[in-house]
Amino acid sequence: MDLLSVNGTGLSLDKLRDTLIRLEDTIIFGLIERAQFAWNPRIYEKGSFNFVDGFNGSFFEYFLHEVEAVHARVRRYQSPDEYPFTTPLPQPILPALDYPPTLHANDVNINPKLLNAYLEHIVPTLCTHADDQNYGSSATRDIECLQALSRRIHYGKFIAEAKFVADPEGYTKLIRANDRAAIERLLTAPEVEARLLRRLRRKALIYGQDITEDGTVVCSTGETATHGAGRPGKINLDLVVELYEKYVIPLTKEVEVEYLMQRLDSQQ
Ligand SMILES: C=C(O[C@@H]1C=C(C(=O)O)C=C[C@H]1O)C(=O)O
Repeated sequence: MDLLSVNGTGLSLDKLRDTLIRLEDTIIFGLIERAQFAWNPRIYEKGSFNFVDGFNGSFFEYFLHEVEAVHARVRRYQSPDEYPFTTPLPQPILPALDYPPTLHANDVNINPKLLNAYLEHIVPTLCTHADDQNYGSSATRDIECLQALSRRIHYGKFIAEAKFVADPEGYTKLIRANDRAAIERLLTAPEVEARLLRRLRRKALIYGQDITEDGTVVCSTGETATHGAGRPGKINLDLVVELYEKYVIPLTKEVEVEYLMQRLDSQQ
């Protein structure tokens, strides 16, 4: 998160939602990039590569931890909107930044659930079931997708804080009653979710096509078509919508609920 993205006068729900809308583009393009390579299930299988003495995890796990270790050294995970998937990670080599104390202290990190959903359901549906030996490229795109998805999902903390500030009595009563279901009902905005899913389908349709210099639309099959001819693009539109419906939105709301469950623990 850049230091200026939280306005000095408190959290604006509309501004926070604009950030989620912008992250849709990052996520869709990340999925398009990953879909250019085969599933390559071998990179997720423990022991499939004997490449590092004493490491018995998968190629992907090794790659992910190495990437997160470098990012940790440049203080990525001191940002309140960045959460790692792996541990242990080294201490930063840069001094800490003075982030505005927007969020209350909490230990919410649901990356394990996100990682499982991504590897077990999303990648196998997104990619052709083959091995094209593009192991490094596949893992690189996976990490980019996971980092964008994690940012989007954990942004739920800022959304939840904005909602709490707007209705402290309503949320305090439900938090004290330990009523997670009621908290989720209160924070749910069905019309926002419905608009999001409609917008997402259209973005995936448009982003998944190639536009030539004369304005025709070249689909992934190399055919040319007038715009919107409905030929297959570079990504399965239903998968993008399903990804949000089944995983991104529910996990975001889980982050919101769990953040709120800890909201009264720390007085700031
Ligand atoms: C993120 C929000 O909270 C909930 C989660 C949403 C999502 O994950 O897209 C959308 C609306 C709400 O049900 C919000 O209110 O904007």
